[in-house]
Amino acid sequence: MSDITEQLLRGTSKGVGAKAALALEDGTVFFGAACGAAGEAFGEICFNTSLEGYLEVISDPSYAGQIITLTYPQIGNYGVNLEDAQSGKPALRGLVVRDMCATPSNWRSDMALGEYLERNGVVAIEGVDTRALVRHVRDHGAQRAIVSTVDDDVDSLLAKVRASASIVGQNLAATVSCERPYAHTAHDMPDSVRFALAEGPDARFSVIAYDCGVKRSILDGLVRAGCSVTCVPWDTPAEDVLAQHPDGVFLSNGPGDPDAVSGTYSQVGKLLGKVPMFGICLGHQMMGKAAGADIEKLKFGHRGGNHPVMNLLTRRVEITAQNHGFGVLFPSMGELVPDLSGGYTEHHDDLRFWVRAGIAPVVRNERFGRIRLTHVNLNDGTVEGVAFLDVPAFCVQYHPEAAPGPTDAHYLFTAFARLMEGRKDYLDIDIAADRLAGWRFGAEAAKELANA
Ligand SMILES: NC(=O)CC[C@H](N)C(=O)O
Repeated sequence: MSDITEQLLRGTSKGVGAKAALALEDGTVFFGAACGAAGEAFGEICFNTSLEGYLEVISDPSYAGQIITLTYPQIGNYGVNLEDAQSGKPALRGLVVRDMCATPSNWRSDMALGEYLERNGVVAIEGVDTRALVRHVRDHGAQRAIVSTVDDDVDSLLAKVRASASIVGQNLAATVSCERPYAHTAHDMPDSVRFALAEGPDARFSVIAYDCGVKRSILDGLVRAGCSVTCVPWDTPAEDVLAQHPDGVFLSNGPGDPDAVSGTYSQVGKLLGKVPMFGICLGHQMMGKAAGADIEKLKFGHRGGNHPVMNLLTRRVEITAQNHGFGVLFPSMGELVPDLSGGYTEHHDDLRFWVRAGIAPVVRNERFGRIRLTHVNLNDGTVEGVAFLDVPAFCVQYHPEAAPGPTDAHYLFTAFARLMEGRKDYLDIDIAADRLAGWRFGAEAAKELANA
């Protein structure tokens, strides 16, 4: 039997030779072949179900402390284009794939993904039955894991993974934030993004963004909505921010356990009510923490490009990109206000209750007044967004910038601009019409690129 036939019969063309291993703390072990940097890495095992956009996922700083499994079976086939990266350097600990493509084909490709991982010191394994792995994580929950290209002894791997640190309690935002303030304007966008920006947009708003590990596409989304952005470190004092008299403050995405990021949420508590605010993902959790909310750890998190979210204000479903393992508990934000909650006084942990009732309920928060539930995850009934009614602030748990993912929720950047204009109806937007606002596509943009 030829090698190829033997490999086909085994159902895998990789993993022969057991050059790399992945071990979970509950004793589950997979063998495969190294396809990134050599070495050993520890982190929380999680999975992302996006069909494309592997580079954007790998370079998203929110993955610090994690080992990502990509469920799409072949990864790397269009290579790596550095203009698409979401940060200067990937922060994830390790990568698990079924099949790593060594011969990418794409005119925009700078290098193969394996080379990018190797250059950036990311340990990666291929040849793993990722379907079996993901089903295991879904059934048994997220847990600590090790990827190793230097050790294939099961007892030794398990001893090491069981001695490693848990992601719970770690402030990882501090590890991926910036050291000093920096600006992000249209000039800081990669050419491939800037050329698709509509004429203008005038930078009408000066925005300070807390950088807890911000994705570049989020900053691009703010620029598209007319913001000139200054990013500041994760623990910048509120007084320093207010001294610059910004039109708005943005709270970025970021990795790890939100309970451990008190250096940010303690400042958010001092900013809410003083300046219009918008938060995404960790930024949403920071606003929740500032309002005294409890945080839960999700069993295996939400990571992918097709999570259905009901916007309770418009009753429309948005298909969203997500990446989070923790969540805010809406009932912990305050008592329901019956007049604004359809007469209901009792909380429901599964927020799909409100989807069925057709109501966007409101709680009274001890510190910041009334807060409305605006978005609910339809898969598991967790909170996806809230709007403060007595202070100018709103936030979402999911990723309106997508990158990768659908553009359904781009309107939230427009909403932030409208909030900074002082509009009460800032969230009342025709989502479909706004999807491409601020961008231009097609012949016009192509002509300019050709003339550049
Ligand atoms: N993308 C993010 O901002 C992630 C938020 C947080 N670290 C979580 O896992 O829930």
